[in-house]
Amino acid sequence: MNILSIQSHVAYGHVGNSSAAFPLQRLGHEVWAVNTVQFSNHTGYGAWRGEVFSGAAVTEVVQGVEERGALPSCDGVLSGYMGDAGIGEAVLDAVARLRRANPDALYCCDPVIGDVGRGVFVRPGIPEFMRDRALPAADVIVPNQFELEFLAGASVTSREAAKAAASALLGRGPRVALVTSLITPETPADAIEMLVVARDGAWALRTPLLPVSVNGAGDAIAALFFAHLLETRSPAEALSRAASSVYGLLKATAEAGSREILTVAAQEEFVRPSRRFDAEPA
Ligand SMILES: Nc1ncnc2c1ncn2[C@@H]1O[C@H](COP(=O)(O)OP(=O)(O)O)[C@@H](O)[C@H]1O
Ligand SMILES: Cc1ncc(COP(=O)(O)O)c(C=O)c1O
Ligand SMILES: [Mg+2]
Repeated sequence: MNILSIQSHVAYGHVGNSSAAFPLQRLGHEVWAVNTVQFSNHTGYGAWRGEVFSGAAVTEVVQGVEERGALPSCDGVLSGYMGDAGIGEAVLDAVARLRRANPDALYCCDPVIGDVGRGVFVRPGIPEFMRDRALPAADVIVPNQFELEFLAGASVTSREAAKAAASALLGRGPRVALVTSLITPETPADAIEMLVVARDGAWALRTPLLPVSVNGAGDAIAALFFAHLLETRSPAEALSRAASSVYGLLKATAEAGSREILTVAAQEEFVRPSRRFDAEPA
């Protein structure tokens, strides 16, 4: 498959395209990576250097790819960290160009806004852009719990509430919503959940909670889930595969005591996860 991936690039470590591209390539997919920023490292360190690209710079690259006649063979667009709200319009322009070239292509939006520990960590305007412009355009949306609460405008304190909030998102456009890092009072203290809601059902999956606090796992999950969904057309199977791989990745990261996810060292987990977790109807 060919996936157009519009996300951040970091020189050091693994978030954005620097987390998403290699796992997809390791699975045998072509990744057309367009970078929204070029930073030294992810912003979770509190300090970083580098440049945020303009929406025009992003469109320029997408247009060049289009001029190669490549878009009819592109299976989907994946978007993530945007850096600036202006980049959002460039992403939607890329989605429109792709849909004209290949009506079967899907758009997967990872609405990177923030998370429960850090709160909002993107520039003003981006949360509203994700809610009001990106969500209605997306076929697949991959919010974490914090982002789900913002997008749905509801607090999520149970799995039922998460299902209701994710279903509300489906009512606004997407056909599949994957909620990551779901922790409610019902979740055992040593576990972390994911929930996928589609038009024809909902499935959940629980893994052990690992002693890590890393960035980039969400970007890897979104990429793997989207690729497996495109390939299998099964939200439950896509969740099982993506979650099993990311669990293996994070377990290796925890064992190494690394601040960055071990995208390269633990690459076998993308192809043959050491432990398989199965999504169950929820
Ligand atoms: N400490 C952890 N232990 C186990 N799994 C984790 C942990 N942190 C993240 N994950 C896995 O990675 C997935 C994506 O991470 P998440 O933190 O939700 O993404 P984001 O970085 O976008 O907020 C989670 O749904 C979970 O499966
Ligand atoms: C540059 C950049 N891209 C992407 C992300 C998203 O990372 P995550 O997968 O943890 O949501 C971050 C988070 O800090 C970031 O700084
Ligand atoms: Mg994320």
